[in-house]
Amino acid sequence: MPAIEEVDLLVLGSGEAGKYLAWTLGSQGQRCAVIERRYIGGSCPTIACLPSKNVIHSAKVASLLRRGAEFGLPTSAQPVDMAAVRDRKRRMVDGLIDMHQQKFAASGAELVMGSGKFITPRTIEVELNAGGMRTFHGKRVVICTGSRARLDETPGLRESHPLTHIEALELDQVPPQLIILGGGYIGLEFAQAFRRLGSEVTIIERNATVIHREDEDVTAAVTELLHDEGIEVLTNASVERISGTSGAQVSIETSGNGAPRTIVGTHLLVAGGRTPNTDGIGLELAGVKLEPHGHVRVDERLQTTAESVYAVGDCAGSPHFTHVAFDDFRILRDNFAGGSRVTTGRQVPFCLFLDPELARVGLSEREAREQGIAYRLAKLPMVAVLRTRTLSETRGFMKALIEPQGQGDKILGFTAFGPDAGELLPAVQVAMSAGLPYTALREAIFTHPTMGEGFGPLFSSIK
Ligand SMILES: Cc1cc2nc3c(=O)[nH]c(=O)nc-3n(C[C@H](O)[C@H](O)[C@H](O)COP(=O)(O)OP(=O)(O)OC[C@H]3O[C@@H](n4cnc5c(N)ncnc54)[C@H](O)[C@@H]3O)c2cc1C
Ligand SMILES: NC(=O)c1ccc[n+]([C@@H]2O[C@H](COP(=O)([O-])OP(=O)(O)OC[C@H]3O[C@@H](n4cnc5c(N)ncnc54)[C@H](O)[C@@H]3O)[C@@H](O)[C@H]2O)c1
Repeated sequence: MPAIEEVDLLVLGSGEAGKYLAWTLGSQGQRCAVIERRYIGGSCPTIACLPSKNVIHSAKVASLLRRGAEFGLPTSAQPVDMAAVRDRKRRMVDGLIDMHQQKFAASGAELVMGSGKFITPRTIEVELNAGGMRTFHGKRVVICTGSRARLDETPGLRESHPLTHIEALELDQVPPQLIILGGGYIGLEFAQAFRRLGSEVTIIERNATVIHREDEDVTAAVTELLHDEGIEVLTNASVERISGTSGAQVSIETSGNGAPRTIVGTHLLVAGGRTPNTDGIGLELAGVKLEPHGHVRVDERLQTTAESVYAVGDCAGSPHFTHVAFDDFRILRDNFAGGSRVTTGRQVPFCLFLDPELARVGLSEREAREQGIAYRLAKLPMVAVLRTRTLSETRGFMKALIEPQGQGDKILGFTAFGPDAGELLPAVQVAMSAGLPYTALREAIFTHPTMGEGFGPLFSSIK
């Protein structure tokens, strides 16, 4: 066995929280090592958030070109050059990887390329990608191994070699007929993008609606958008069996929601949730216990069941968003410096990058009802926000939940489905964090004509 190298901070997986922690402590002179088997900087910049948004933007351009006549411009009927779409994405990812390597170099944190697994508490053995082994022992160890696409035990699924988001983002040809298993975040973002790039798309979702945890008016509006884009949506559908191979021909037998059906397509994309990368990394040798679904068991300070071992991001069961993983970094950074920061009660905003976007922070109506929380509702159709008319994008609405009359005027939740909805969240989030009454947003002067101008009429609708 090679000599054990001692470090102050040892990070397994170079995802969001782990890399920021290593860069921060490395810059302060601590000895830090980050072990990464493949994706420098983790999924977000290489195979998940940023590359998917890059391709989604190409799809938006394609849809605008198709709508050219509406804007007085030549309409393009040219098929999409998927290899060029992919190459634009690859250039962006290459640039991001360079940026990450520079940050490692500047901070002094060492990036060790190889697969790591625990061999004793706080000791990780690395099988180096370049050959050979190294072994590290950390005063503190952070597990940041992320998650991967979940493949369930549906007969024929594994044998069909389905695409995950990773392969789908590397396609150099538009799939003629794309079947997507799962109507959640990945399913919907990829469905609209590939439809706009030229695929026939079918979404199969086992629940009664897509993004089934959202409010009824939200799922109805999103379903209408999908239909208008020409996407077939099968809900309440159980997949019984899959035959064939993705990339050639796949055939999916479904039951539920009426008569059994067979859906045939050329490609299959799985988007049915995530599995944490916590198997096969020796956690049992490290004293690190798991939750029933395989996430690392952590407390609200992200401390695992082993002393001085922490877990962050997807593998720790934090809500699966890069901005939440970044907050996990801030929690450990501050707590290592003697602070007392916790995950409990933090705001978890999200933006689903459909076009138009769906964004929410705080309570939905469904959650308020389930938790027995009373509220006043403000709701405004997007067509009333004049900015949407300048864009010819008037679909959608925004709504806010406000404390009941007599109990206060604080904002409990905000949802927007419309152009740049994600950009509307920060103003509401700051108002919520600061405990401001909704009237602060109602009375502010927002620039005309911007989307934020909608806050005036939205909150004026509260009696
Ligand atoms: C297609 C897609 C789109 C998304 N879009 C968004 C979005 O728009 N906005 C958003 O907020 N979130 C989005 N997410 C979610 C977001 O990407 C994740 O929540 C986030 O990347 C999780 O970060 P992490 O650090 O926990 O894990 P990761 O970023 O996955 O990092 C874990 C790293 O650990 C490495 N690793 C694992 N095991 C080992 C080992 N044994 N040895 C060495 N290295 C190892 C992996 O290679 C990986 O690089 C998206 C996810 C997907 C899949
Ligand atoms: N814009 C964003 O922030 C963004 C984008 C993409 C992904 N993400 C993150 O990544 C996570 C994973 O995304 P995801 O879309 O894989 O998961 P998800 O949990 O969002 O959706 C999965 C959906 O697939 C359905 N499903 C699962 N198995 C099925 C089956 N056999 N047949 C039919 N339907 C099935 C589920 O009912 C669910 O609705 C998300 O939860 C999110 O946190 C975020």
